[in-house]
Amino acid sequence: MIAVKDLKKVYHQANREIRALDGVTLEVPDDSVHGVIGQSGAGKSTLVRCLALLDRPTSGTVEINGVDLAHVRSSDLRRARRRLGVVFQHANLFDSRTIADNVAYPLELAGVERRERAAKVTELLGLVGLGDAAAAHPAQLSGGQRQRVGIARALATDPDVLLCDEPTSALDPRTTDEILDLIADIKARLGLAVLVITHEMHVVKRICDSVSLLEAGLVVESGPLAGVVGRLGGRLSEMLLQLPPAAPLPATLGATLEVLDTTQPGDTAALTAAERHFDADLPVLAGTVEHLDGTTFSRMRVLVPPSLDPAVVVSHLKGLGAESTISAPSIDEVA
Ligand SMILES: Nc1ncnc2c1ncn2[C@@H]1O[C@H](COP(=O)(O)OP(=O)(O)OP(=O)(O)O)[C@@H](O)[C@H]1O
Repeated sequence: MIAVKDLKKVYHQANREIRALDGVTLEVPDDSVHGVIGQSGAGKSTLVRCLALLDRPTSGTVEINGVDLAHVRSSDLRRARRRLGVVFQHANLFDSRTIADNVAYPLELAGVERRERAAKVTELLGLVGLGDAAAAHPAQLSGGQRQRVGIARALATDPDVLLCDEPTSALDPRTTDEILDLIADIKARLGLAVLVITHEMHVVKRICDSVSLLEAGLVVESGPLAGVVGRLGGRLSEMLLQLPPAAPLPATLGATLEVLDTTQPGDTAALTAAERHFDADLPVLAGTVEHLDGTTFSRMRVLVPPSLDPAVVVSHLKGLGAESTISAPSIDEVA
């Protein structure tokens, strides 16, 4: 379990205060993956550095299973770091060492004796699907395989939590999915609390149980995946269920609605039912469907013909279980 409370990191630069983290609070239970997403400059790297004990926070706590690691004495830092496995964007392997020796490195630092090290390395390489690559060197491996080595190395000291900093940003889409599935599999097998820093919505959708949006050093939205996606108009909902930008429509065509439908698809879907009720077409101008956490989310931009009052359609859709709002202004209103 990771519990971050009111974490602050202030940098001072030429008489200027930079509040890279301005009071971040979040929790990651065991056996779950929490995603932190944010744009460049939001504070993601600072958060990882503070959590990985590579940098000291200005204030706040970072508890791993109830023990605050943010304030351990410098002499205890190395031991405290063993409780955290860290996976970076690039595995940064030693080119001159074999794969087995790369994975063994943290065990050497921890003073684990040779035979125990060898057994642990064999177990870890098996866990990440590289059982037959022990004697190879990093240059002989693909990017995805190198990242598997990075994950095995992060797990070498039996950490309580796994921190992943943009773990798939340097990989192609197929390899990305393989690595994400491996992280999810390891989480389930070892019951780890996993925190993934990413700017990719795909990562959140594929493996995260919960997610936080970081902005200017603050968590501005957070919650279980299905909860944040189902919040019509929410920032995370819009990011995770993206629609293309709307071209303004002439007002004569009608009004547009943003609809979020979580009733299951099929002929009972709210939109189809509303079309029947009003005996009118409600054309979908843009739409996206995601299956997340056992729920199907359909976000649509829908045209309401001038013959219907959009507010009445909104209210009817609500009765059918779909949230909606009157959205884009028509071109006449813009003018
Ligand atoms: N060592 C430092 N000294 C001064 N300012 C810093 C330092 N490190 C980060 N910052 C500032 O803190 C803020 C957060 O930076 P950070 O690198 O954590 O963001 P990020 O979300 O990781 O961005 P990116 O995705 O581009 O890496 C930025 O305004 C950055 O300029």
